[in-house]
Amino acid sequence: MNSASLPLLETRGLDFRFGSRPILHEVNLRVEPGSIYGFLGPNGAGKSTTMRLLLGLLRPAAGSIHLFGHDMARHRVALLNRVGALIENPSLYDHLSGRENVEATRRLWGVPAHRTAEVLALVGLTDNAHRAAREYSLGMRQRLGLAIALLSDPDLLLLDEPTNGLDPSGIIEMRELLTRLRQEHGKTIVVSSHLINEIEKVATHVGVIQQGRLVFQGSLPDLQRLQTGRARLVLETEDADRCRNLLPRLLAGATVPAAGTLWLPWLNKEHSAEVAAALIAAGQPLYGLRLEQPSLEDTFLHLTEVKELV
Ligand SMILES: Nc1ncnc2c1ncn2[C@@H]1O[C@H](COP(=O)(O)OP(=O)(O)OP(=O)(O)O)[C@@H](O)[C@H]1O
Repeated sequence: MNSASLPLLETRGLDFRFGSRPILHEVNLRVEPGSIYGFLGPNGAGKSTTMRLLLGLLRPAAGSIHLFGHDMARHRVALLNRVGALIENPSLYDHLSGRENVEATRRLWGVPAHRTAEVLALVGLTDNAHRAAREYSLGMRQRLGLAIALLSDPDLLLLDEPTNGLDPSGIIEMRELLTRLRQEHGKTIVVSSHLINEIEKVATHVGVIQQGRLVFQGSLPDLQRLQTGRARLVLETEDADRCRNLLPRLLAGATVPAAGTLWLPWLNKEHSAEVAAALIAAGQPLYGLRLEQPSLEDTFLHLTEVKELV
């Protein structure tokens, strides 16, 4: 294995409990360098808890966290120096200007003075840096929080629901900012959300967590392939059960959601034509035939619902 394929962040068998209540089960995250990893899950799935573990704010019950190839349990302070975080809403001094807010943390951390102007420019707040934080929109506050997280020029950013509560333009600005941070500044970013539609526009990779278990992890194209794999051929006829009896081989995998409807896993268009021709040859009417492709959101919901049954 060459170094390029080593994950920048990895968790191995991460378990966590609040008191006796299990929250995370064997979570194995794998975040590649230079990726935007969308960490998706419904409310209460365990995203914030995972983020807090990654930042050393909580201690795992079992398992380990590896940052930049090193075990966090042994090198916590040195490793976390290379991580910037935005967890929910940033805590800002409302009466201070945007610039003063950045300056306050910069001095505390002993970061060189020129970084203040740099990070404000990076998040697009230069022109508003003189205004009091209390006058900022929620989107501007989030970007100011991100500016502060960027002060130490971290390699990895951990952002917990950074677009929560933002209006559409704030969401777009945040999305563009994350893309720029990855493409132009080489940052690796883990960003959590409960909205697949938002994540698919920005992420290169996706991890889906449900009730404390990782139920999917892969590239965005992997998730899209999974979606295509769930496509189905829908046939409208008169008597679906009769069709199944007449064509047992072709319709072996069919389900009958309604008396006149057949669902078949989608294979290809030649297969659709073959099924249609066979139905007609068997004397059955064909009122309609279509390909039904689930949305990425359907696939995400499917992933998160399936595990609930286990
Ligand atoms: N301090 C706590 N004590 C006990 N249980 C907690 C505590 N904090 C969170 N939990 C529980 O842990 C589980 C995971 O919560 P977590 O906040 O990590 O989920 P999440 O995916 O981030 O969802 P959300 O977006 O709603 O915050 C939830 O069932 C929650 O009720």
